Amino acid sequence: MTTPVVVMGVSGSGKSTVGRALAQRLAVDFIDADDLHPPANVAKMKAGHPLDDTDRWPWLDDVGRRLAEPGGGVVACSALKRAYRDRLRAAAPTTWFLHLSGSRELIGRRQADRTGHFMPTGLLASQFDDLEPLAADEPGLTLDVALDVGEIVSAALEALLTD
Ligand SMILES: Nc1ncnc2c1ncn2[C@@H]1O[C@H](COP(=O)(O)OP(=O)(O)OP(=O)(O)O)[C@@H](O)[C@H]1O
Ligand SMILES: O=C(O)[C@H](O)[C@@H](O)[C@H](O)[C@H](O)CO
Repeated sequence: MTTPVVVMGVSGSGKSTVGRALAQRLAVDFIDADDLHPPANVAKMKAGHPLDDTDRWPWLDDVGRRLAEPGGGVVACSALKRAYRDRLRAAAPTTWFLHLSGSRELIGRRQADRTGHFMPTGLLASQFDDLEPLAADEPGLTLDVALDVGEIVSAALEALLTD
């Protein structure tokens, strides 16, 4: 299983939780793109300011380099805009995207309930503003975050292995 996988979506949609479980089932490496942000990006978000394209391009290029490494792997990365996903596909053309999609209300509740994360809940609106859902011509799958993590992982595996 060498197809690189990106689990995408707004902050709090479950990318890290689902991505880690999916990587385990596929027996591949898991990378959280949050850990690849330069310190300035994290400081900006912590201070309550959304990232813009200029902040994200170098970070996305770093994510793309990881995706292009042999052996595939699962990466949790917001990849909110089509142009960002195009950039990742330019680095790793066979990348398959799992979009975790859900209501602002449910994701906002989950984001508010978790502890120990740098992302302020006040930035969720800007994440939805930037979000461009996975388009029909983009290889991947969109699933509802209201499903259990296990159901999401099973459905993703089925689609990924038959795609
Ligand atoms: N399908 C699910 N059902 C119930 N709870 C979930 C589900 N997916 C994630 N969660 C919970 O929602 C919260 C947010 O999940 P997680 O931190 O994985 O999101 P994220 O997209 O990686 O966020 P960020 O991008 O901000 O790091 C966590 O507390 C997690 O346990
Ligand atoms: O593109 C972005 O704005 C960022 O990647 C954010 O989405 C956060 O890093 C992440 O979601 C942490 O909560």
